[in-house]
Amino acid sequence: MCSDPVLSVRDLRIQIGRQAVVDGLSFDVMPGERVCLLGASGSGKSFTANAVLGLLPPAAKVQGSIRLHGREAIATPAARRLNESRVAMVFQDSLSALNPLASIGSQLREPFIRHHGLSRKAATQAAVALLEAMDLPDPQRLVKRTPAELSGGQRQRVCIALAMACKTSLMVADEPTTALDVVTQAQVLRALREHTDTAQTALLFITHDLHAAAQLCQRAVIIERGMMIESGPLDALINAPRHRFTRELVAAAHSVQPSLTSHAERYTPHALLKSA
Ligand SMILES: Nc1ncnc2c1ncn2[C@@H]1O[C@H](COP(=O)(O)OP(=O)(O)OP(=O)(O)O)[C@@H](O)[C@H]1O
Repeated sequence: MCSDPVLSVRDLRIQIGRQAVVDGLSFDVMPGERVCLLGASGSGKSFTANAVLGLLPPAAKVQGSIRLHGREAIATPAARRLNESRVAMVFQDSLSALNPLASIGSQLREPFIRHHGLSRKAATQAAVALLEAMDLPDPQRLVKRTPAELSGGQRQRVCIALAMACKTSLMVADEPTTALDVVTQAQVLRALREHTDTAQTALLFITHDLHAAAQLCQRAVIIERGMMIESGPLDALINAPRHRFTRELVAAAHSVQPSLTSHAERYTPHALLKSA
């Protein structure tokens, strides 16, 4: 693993009016690494994700540093970022993330044409291949459909395909499985895991769900009220949580599902959540 982080966040502070919604947050994401930003509702996860993506609302006052491949990006909105500072994104609401009027094919073709200079025909072939790799049924027909004609899980896998098609070295996924049933959640997490592995794309996974994090991530940054309270390898945090909130999180996860094996095998080869 290369020693320079893809993403380096230092002393990030975000204020909305007089409220500090993120308050001095620092963390790194290394190339190919999957890191989760874990916290309760309202802890500042989405503001952090949007700051990394360059999508903060104009009313947000932001301080600190967000470096992408060493390049300062904190003051640069997404639309003005250079290629090496581009970050792919997957959001919770797949329906509003996609253009409701355009076919899946035309939306998936666009990054191949715009960022990789492919012809329309080659871009269509690349889009179909990507949908196939996402285990989506009958991709030749799927590309002709609009987003509303797909199930939530299929749409979210299309969003992941779209993010992968951008071929960035970092992807931010903000609660991509929250709105899905458990079977579909598992499919989406598997798609994220396999495709970030294959392409060696680093992932910042925003979640309040320790089970989802344990299936996907090697490392966790735990936040409360916009501040980091604990961070480290996910297995260490689960087996020996130090902070009160992390202990509560682990206890709650055990009570829902007493044993869970990590699927993030490359870094965490053993069971994470064992029976207490
Ligand atoms: N437009 C806004 N103006 C002022 N405060 C806001 C605004 N949007 C969100 N907040 C506050 O900012 C804080 C952080 O919100 P954020 O959406 O980042 O939390 P989160 O951890 O992502 O929560 P969730 O898991 O529920 O999405 C919350 O306390 C929220 O009430």
